[in-house]
Formats: sequence, structure tokens, C-alpha cells
Amino acid sequence: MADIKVENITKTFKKDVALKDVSFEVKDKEFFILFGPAGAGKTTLLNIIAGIYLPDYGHVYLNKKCIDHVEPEDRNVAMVFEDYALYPHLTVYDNMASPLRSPRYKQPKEVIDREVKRIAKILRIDWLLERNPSELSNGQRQRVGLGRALVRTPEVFLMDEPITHLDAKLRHQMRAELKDMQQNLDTTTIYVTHDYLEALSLGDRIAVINKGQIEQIGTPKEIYYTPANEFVASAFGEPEINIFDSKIIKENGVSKITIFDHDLSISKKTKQLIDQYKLTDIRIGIRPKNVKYSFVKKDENCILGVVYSFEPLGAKAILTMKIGNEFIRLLVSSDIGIELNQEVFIQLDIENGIFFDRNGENIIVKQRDHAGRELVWEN
Ligand SMILES: Nc1ncnc2c1ncn2[C@@H]1O[C@H](COP(=O)(O)OP(=O)(O)OP(=O)(O)O)[C@@H](O)[C@H]1O
Repeated sequence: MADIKVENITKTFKKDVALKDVSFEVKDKEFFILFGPAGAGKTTLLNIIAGIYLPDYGHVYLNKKCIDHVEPEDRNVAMVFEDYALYPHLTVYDNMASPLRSPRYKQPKEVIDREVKRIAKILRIDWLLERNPSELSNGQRQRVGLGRALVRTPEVFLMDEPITHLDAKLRHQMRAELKDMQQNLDTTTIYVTHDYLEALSLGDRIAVINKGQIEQIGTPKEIYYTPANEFVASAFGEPEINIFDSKIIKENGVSKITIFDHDLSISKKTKQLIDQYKLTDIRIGIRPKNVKYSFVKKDENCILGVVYSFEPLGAKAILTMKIGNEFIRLLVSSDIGIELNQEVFIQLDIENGIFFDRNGENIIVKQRDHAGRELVWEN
């Protein structure tokens, strides 16, 4: 049983503000992700929770008790870094057993044996227990490092990009294993990453941090489908979401949306949204998978552009079209047979668009926030 609360944390290094008034709560057994670009303040926040750094202002609570003045070694949190530094002369078993043999956590032999084997099984390294680290692959070594942190059964895991430097295939596999592990161990975890796929696939909830401040906290679905602002929308998704200026116009009582100087008719659902929020000048975000192409003009909503670039990525490809002076990215099948500078029509799926105001804030999320209601995913 462990919940964490971080309240109004501010931390500066000389004149650099690393964290500014950061607050959130992590529930018992939750897998909570701190996501953000390099230098956002993620590691600083973990270090504050671990007690390694003191904040300038703010408080940290563990199980509703303020732990501001509790020493790091007395906090019962385990930090897991990317670099696990295993003892090279010890076997996997002895590496994993080492925390339970230390004077601080000393356990009887039977308990050590039971715990090492239990964790090794969860991490699927039980068949490697007699090997030395030099006889393991990188991925196996990382699992041993993880296992060494897990045997202690701390109340909270703090993981700082533990799999970032593995190759793509192994990272993919480790993501699945971490998720599995989380379901088998009942420990609260705060996990730092700058990989959006890792955040979406592992997190129960994600806190998006940028320049020391929280941009949004939500479930993966909320973050992806109802990003609070353009920063969050752009950070999740590859290729990046397309965002354009647009205007809502009314012609003879019929609402239309103008994008790239084209007046596009809209569905009833979008019209309701426009009326409800009285939208006029907006920025609209459309994910690359929600832009379709065609070689013929199917209807009035088709916009003509020319092929600017085509990048195959296995079965899928990123097609970039130029329309006037604007560029738009599409996610297409890599075998569509298309040539540079070819004229192609595109169709924007406005119904699945995300509407931002001129300051880049999601109009709907902002209105809901102001109404003080809980954000829920609707799709
Ligand atoms: N010990 C320190 N002394 C001075 N400045 C620091 C220190 N630690 C962090 N900073 C600064 O605080 C800011 C936040 O750094 P932090 O390492 O927390 O970011 P991060 O989100 O973990 O980034 P990354 O993903 O690159 O690790 C950065 O501007 C960094 O340069």
C-alpha cells in the first residue's frame, strides 16, 4: 500500500528553474509516467521524491505523511536507472540477492532464496541464475538489474528511463515485460521516459512535463485523444500531428470551415461542436492517419496538392503533400505507387480533428476545465 503526493514543488539550480509549482498524486499500485522532452525536469522530480534533492518550495507525501525531512535511505523507495552496474564477479543469483544481504535489509537465507527465485521467474531470468553478467545479453543484464531493485519490495519504484538505450526490438519486448511485471507485483511505480510509445503503452496515467511545468495529467487515451494543448498533441504520435490555422464561416446559414483557402463542408456533429463553443478562428489538429488521399476528385471536400516527399517505413510510409505554402503529413501504405511532384487530392477527417484556440489550447478541454468537471475520453 503506497500512494505519493507531490505538492507545489519548485526547484531552481542557480538561476535555472528546473521545476515550477508541480503538483500531482499517484495512487496505490499505479504505474504513473513522467513524460517530457530532454531538460523538462523529470529526473529532478524523481530525485526530489527519492529525497536526493530538497525542493526550494513544496512537499512530498508518502501514504499521506509528509516525508520532506526523511533521509533517502529511510524512504523505502527504490530508484532504478538505465545503468544498473551489476557486480561482474557475482552470479545473477548473487547480484539479485545482494540487497537482501546488506546490513540494512538483512534477511534469512530462506527468504532471500524465495524472493530471488520469485522475482527471477517474473522477469523470466530464472534459467540464468548461475551465470555471470558477462555471459548475458544487454536485455538480460537489464532484467537482472531490475530484479535486484525488485527483491527489496520497496513501497515505490522510481524508474528513470530504464530501457531507453536498448535497441528498438529489445525495447519493444521489455515494454511488454514491464507491463507484465507491473501486473504481477503490486508496487506503485513512477516511471520517467521521453518515448511517447512507452508512455502510452505502460502508463495507467501520464503527466506531461515541459520546461518544469505540468502540461496535462491523464490516462493514455485522454492524452492522445483530448490533448490539453498543441504541445501535448505534437508530443504524442509519429508522424507528428498536422496543425493548421482555419476559420469558421457561415454562408447562407450553412457553417463551413476554411483551411488552405478551401471552404470545406462539415458534418452535423462538427457543426454542433462549433455552435456549442461558438468557434470562429481556430487551429485544427488532424493526425496523419486521419488524412486520406485519392487520385480523383471524389467530392467538393477534396483538396489538390503535390507530392513533396515519400518516406517508406516498412509496411507504412509518411507521405508529405504541399498545398500552397503549407505541408501536410499522411500515413499511407508504402506500396501506393506515387511519384514526387505528382498531383494528388487529400481529404481531411475534420470530425476527428482536435480544435485549439489561437494560444494553442484545446478549446474543449479548456472549457471543461473551467466548468470544473472531470475530463473523460469520448470517442
Ligand atoms: N545538478 C544540477 N545542477 C544544475 N542544473 C541542473 C542539475 N540537474 C538538473 N539541472 C537542470 O535542470 C533542468 C531539468 O533537468 P532534468 O535532468 O531534471 O531534466 P530531464 O527532464 O530529466 O531531462 P533528460 O530527459 O535529458 O534527462 C535542466 O535545465 C538541467 O540542466
